[in-house]
Amino acid sequence: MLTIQNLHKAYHTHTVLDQVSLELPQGQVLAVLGRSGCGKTTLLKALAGLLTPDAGSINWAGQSMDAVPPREREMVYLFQEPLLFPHLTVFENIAYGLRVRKEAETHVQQKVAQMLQELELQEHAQKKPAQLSGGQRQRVAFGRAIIFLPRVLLLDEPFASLDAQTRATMQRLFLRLARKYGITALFVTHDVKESLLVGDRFAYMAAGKLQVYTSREAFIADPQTGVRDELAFWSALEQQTPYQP
Ligand SMILES: Nc1ncnc2c1ncn2[C@@H]1O[C@H](COP(=O)(O)OP(=O)(O)OP(=O)(O)O)[C@@H](O)[C@H]1O
Repeated sequence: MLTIQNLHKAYHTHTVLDQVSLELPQGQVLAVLGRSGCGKTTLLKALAGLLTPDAGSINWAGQSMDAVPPREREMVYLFQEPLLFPHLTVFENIAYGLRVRKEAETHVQQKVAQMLQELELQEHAQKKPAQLSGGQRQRVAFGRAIIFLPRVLLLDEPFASLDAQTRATMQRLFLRLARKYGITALFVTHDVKESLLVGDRFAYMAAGKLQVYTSREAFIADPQTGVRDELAFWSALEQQTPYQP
């Protein structure tokens, strides 16, 4: 269980995280919907240990993460633009975390080969990141992040820069692997449909405040999320009836 209590962060007089609290059981995905600038990235960075909050606490399985350095936290941040080692091959990029942990080389070979298969990247194993498309690079980054089963995966609009078709493929891949590996994740997005697709639980962020919902229905029903309105829009388009705003 990930437990966040009263997390607070301000830049001068500008409050960016305002008493953020949440509980997320292991193996669940929390979809966090919010507009640009509401504080989503700041929240993920605080969890990953990439910035220090002014107040509040972060716990994993009852253990405080507050003083744990980023590398040992195992709360892995996946950026919109995948950060890969440009001089390493796809295989070496995915193997990186396992080799840092000094896992046996036979074990590394086996695990990476399996991950390449799951990501459908076998034929690209010996390529460098510059030889891949954006979607392929994001798959490598995803595989590298989940191969050593982090405590929490922090996804910051990971598929936002992909075309609609690649994005849908990645969303399905994420769902399949998240279930298979029992991944606990915060999935930040400004895309309503993506939030509904990936989330087991739902939250909405506005002006540094995080509203966590008790159910999917409560998330959809809250007018501030705009979810119901957007669903009505898509439904009208699909049925070719005039949209009533
Ligand atoms: N280092 C900083 N110094 C000052 N203000 C900052 C800093 N980092 C972020 N902010 C401000 O904090 C607010 C929240 O930023 P954050 O990056 O968390 O938003 P976001 O919800 O992730 O937005 P986006 O969807 O555009 O990435 C913004 O108003 C931003 O300008």
